[in-house]
Amino acid sequence: MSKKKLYIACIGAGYVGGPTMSVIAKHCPEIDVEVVDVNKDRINAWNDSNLDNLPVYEPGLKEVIQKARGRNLFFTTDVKGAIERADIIFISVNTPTKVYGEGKGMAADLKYVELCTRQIAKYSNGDKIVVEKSTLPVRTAESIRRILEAEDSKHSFTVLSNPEFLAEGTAIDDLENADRVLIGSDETPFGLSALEKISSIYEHWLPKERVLKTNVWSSELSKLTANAMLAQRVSSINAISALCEQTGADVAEISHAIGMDSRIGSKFLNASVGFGGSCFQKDILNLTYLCRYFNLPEVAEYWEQVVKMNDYQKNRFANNIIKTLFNTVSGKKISFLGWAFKKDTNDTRESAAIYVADKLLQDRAEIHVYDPKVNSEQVIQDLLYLQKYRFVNNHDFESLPEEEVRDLVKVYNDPYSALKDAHAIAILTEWDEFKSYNWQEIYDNMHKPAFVFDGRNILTRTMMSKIGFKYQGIGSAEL
Ligand SMILES: NC(=O)C1=CN([C@@H]2O[C@H](COP(=O)(O)OP(=O)(O)OC[C@H]3O[C@@H](n4cnc5c(N)ncnc54)[C@H](O)[C@@H]3O)[C@@H](O)[C@H]2O)C=CC1
Ligand SMILES: O=C(O)[C@H]1O[C@H](OP(=O)(O)OP(=O)(O)OC[C@H]2O[C@@H](n3ccc(=O)[nH]c3=O)[C@H](O)[C@@H]2O)[C@H](O)[C@@H](O)[C@@H]1O
Repeated sequence: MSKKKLYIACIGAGYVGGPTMSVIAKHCPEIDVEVVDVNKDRINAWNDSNLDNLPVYEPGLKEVIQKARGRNLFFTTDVKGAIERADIIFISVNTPTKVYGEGKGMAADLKYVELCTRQIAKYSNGDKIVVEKSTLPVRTAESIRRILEAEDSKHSFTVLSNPEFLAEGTAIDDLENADRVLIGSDETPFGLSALEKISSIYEHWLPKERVLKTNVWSSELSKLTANAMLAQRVSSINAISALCEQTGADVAEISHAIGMDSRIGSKFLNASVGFGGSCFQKDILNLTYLCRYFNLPEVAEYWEQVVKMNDYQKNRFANNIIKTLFNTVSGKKISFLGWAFKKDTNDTRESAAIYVADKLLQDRAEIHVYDPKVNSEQVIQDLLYLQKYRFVNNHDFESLPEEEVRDLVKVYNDPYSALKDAHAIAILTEWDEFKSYNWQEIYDNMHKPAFVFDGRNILTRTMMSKIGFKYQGIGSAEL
């Protein structure tokens, strides 16, 4: 008898679901992988014959899609059908910070997870393995199990945790060469057998030793802890950057010096305008909320400080621009190089650029933006969204009417037009192309003094000063 074909469904075709399932499909041609989403436009974009229109920009993604799509990788809005066909269902939906009600501004909003769990319960026509791929508060698997069991007792559901550690901009490489894959299961025969099934998928391309097996709660909490520790390193070095600027020490030299200590390690020590991305802030706020829930206020405060330090860094950067430009940026042209939260992605969620622009708009600056992968409407929508849900940052900020935002913020397809006649340039993302611009030409076309605020330390003071710029990086100052 021939072996039954394995079917995987993944609910959520976003930055995680799309790339993760594509890599699984690429390496497991004998498994059919269906990625489903309620967002029709997103699914259409995943199915677009022009691979430049994929909804997620990631180096190497196009090639993977080209290989697997239509063979054993499918993108669809047919949630019901995908659940029916699947043996294994990954939940990879968004888990943003709640913007309403209990836990507003802190807790993870699990409404999308709950909704798709109910869909799984409703449409399942047999036993299913349900895998948490989304980042979730510790003990969520218990709630998922309870919902599944309450809605349907005819079928058995095994719930596992398999958090994702990819970083945007390097997602394909992170998936292809993962440091480790983490799978949490309970110790029942069903749990252990499901764990082996999921492990065998990853073993198609990763050595067995890299697949770590833990209990479900450790797996869920490892994900929040990993993000908290990574973000904490960035906030720690950013805190030191402020001290460097007052003392003549150089934060890059400090990072290098301490990073050579193998106990500290050299990664994640780049001082910056502040971390962004959809996860660091939300996951730490979620961790903080959980600690308060479990009556651990000191632990909550410890982690919350990482986010506060990040807010401080973004604010400090914006305030420094205002102060240096003679205490007002009103009516001045401030050009932004970069809007994405890091290079090599089109994702702008929680990007430091949004916060810096928001602060400068309070003073009615004109913001002129160039980012190689971000379009005009995204920039405007990011600013309007922040104005609507500004809880973590200053509550006393003014929300500008949409027409005024559209009037003050302009987005360009070409960097030189964005930079022409600027009073100051702020570098918000570390795109490589910024380094190779003709900085002499840019200087010649700017108002003088020509200020550059390098929020990513990608240019060098010596080169910029030689041209004539008034250059300020993060964590170093000419005293
Ligand atoms: N973005 C990243 O780099 C990483 C994200 N994560 C975690 O992975 C999860 C997903 O993140 P992203 O992919 O960035 O989110 P995303 O927002 O890009 O994608 C989520 C998708 O789920 C869809 N969706 C929501 N509810 C649905 C439902 N009931 N049925 C069908 N589709 C539904 C949405 O329409 C959306 O397209 C989050 O928990 C996040 O914390 C983990 C590691 C890395
Ligand atoms: O859960 C998630 O979403 C993911 O969050 C991060 O990945 P990501 O946010 O995509 O990108 P990072 O490379 O971690 O950068 C996050 C932010 O920190 C900033 N950063 C990073 C490193 C550094 O040294 N300095 C610094 O300012 C980046 O510019 C960026 O704004 C983690 O690195 C991933 O392991 C995790 O899976």
